[in-house]
Amino acid sequence: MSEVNNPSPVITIDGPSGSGKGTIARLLADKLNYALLDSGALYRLTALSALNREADLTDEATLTEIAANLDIRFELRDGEVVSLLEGQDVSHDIRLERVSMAASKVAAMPGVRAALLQRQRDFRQAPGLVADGRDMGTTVFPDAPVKIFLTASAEERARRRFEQLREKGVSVSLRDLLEDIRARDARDMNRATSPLAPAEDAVELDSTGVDIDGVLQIVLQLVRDRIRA
Ligand SMILES: Nc1ncnc2c1ncn2[C@@H]1O[C@H](COP(=O)(O)OP(=O)(O)OP(=O)(O)O)[C@@H](O)[C@H]1O
Ligand SMILES: Nc1ccn([C@H]2C[C@H](O)[C@@H](COP(=O)(O)O)O2)c(=O)n1
Repeated sequence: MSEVNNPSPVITIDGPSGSGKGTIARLLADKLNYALLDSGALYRLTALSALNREADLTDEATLTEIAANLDIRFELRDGEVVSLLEGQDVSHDIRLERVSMAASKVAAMPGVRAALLQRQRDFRQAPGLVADGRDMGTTVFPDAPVKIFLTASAEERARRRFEQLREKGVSVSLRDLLEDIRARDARDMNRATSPLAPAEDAVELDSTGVDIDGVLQIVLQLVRDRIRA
């Protein structure tokens, strides 16, 4: 059967910031030998490119142009995904707080989202794809056979981020992180285009109090039930 009639399966993992999407998506892709799409990285790269050009972050036409013409590549180096913007390794820079904030703003622009849509769909390949983001199951891969909406309480997500930053030697206040998470949730959930929301056919999974391996086992069972039955 042709690839058109029988496209490679996609497992979508959507959810709010800090719910563990990226962690679970990476582990799952490794386990299944699937390709991986970190769609948030595309919004972060758009934001970084805009910041580098000192573009006006409220100017949708300029940001759409930047998104449409992004010169980016992802490479696997020593088991880690490296993000290249115009040939430069920006894997560290795209995770900086000022880039996170800018990414959340550019991601609210319909023009930017439209400009990045096909680029995301192009990640689909055999034997399958794990795609993590906010609208993977609703907009980018509506035909995905497995859709997961991963959540955790805002307090738990702030604690996870706090630990993550502490391990990196970054000192932040838990209260500020919680406020930041709530602000990003509100922006992601309330934007007009592709707001953060579970697809109708998504399985909602609350990971509060469930460790990483526990979440992975639940997701693997879902995959076995729906794809590998
Ligand atoms: N079930 C879990 N229990 C405890 N810690 C977890 C769990 N899942 C993920 N974490 C930790 O929480 C932190 C955030 O996880 P991760 O980056 O995967 O979240 P995310 O949803 O991809 O966030 P973002 O959308 O902001 O990129 C990481 O330090 C990760 O190790
Ligand atoms: N499919 C997506 C992926 C990400 N975003 C937004 C959400 C965040 O504000 C920003 C960075 O994402 P992260 O790396 O933290 O997952 O991009 C989105 O709107 N849609």
